[in-house]
Amino acid sequence: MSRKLCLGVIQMAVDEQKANALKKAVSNIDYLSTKGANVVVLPEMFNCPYETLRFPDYAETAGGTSYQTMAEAAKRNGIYIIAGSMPEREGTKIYNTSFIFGPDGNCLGRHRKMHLFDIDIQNGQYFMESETLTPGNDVTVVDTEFGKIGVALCYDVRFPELARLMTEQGAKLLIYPAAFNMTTGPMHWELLLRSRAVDQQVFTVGCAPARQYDSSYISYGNSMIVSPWGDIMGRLNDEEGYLLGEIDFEEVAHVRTQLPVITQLRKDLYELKLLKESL
Ligand SMILES: NC(=O)CCC(=O)C(=O)O
Repeated sequence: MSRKLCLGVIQMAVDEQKANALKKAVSNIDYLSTKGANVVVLPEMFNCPYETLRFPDYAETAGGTSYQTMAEAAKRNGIYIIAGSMPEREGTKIYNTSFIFGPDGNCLGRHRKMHLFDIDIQNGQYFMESETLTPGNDVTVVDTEFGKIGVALCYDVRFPELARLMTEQGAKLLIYPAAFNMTTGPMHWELLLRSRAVDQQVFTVGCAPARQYDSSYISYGNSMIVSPWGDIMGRLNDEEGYLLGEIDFEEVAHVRTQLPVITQLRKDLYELKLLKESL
């Protein structure tokens, strides 16, 4: 019998001053820990404005200040932290990276955004992450005392293949730190999170920055937690705030027993294969 997990989702506004962003993230983490959260999630690029040309200035290597601050917050509170994402520098490359820390402060895993957000919507959102970022190649699933958690970033949610690969590695909760925008957010954000929950029969979570109309990229907000049935268990609007949700991994088995699509996959006819990792 697995223990239930209390999940905290932080929807915070971007602060251009990295030190302020870190301070705000830590005070929210500390607070949600006092409320009983075992796992806390931050938004995509929580320590940096979401602007491609500024990623190089804000980038840090693994082990840098932002990484250390998150590791210490995890250890001090004895909780897991999915540290949203931050620009990570390695050599000449910059990745959009989510570091995942365990209750002892150790880094359990790292997801480098696999699908870069390069879109150009007529009369709508334009964004080219590939101007400054390099995509990652690894599927990220971490083991916790509650069960396995898959982590991917924002635009990655549009790729059911990645959700399937995480699910095949045993993940029962898929967490997407994200920053959808005012063009695609109202159209697709809820639809995608609920679709991934229903097609993989897992919990899904989207954690976004709060909406700021004076920034060059306006986040849709609307952080949410979705059950394996596709129900929205909790949802924020556009402002700063937090969600606390109870995740019972037993519910995944309960749904899959009644509606056994995962076992009904025709693996004799088709398969999804991971061709390479860690290029
Ligand atoms: N930060 C992102 O990857 C945004 C993804 C997004 O808005 C979308 O429509 O997809």
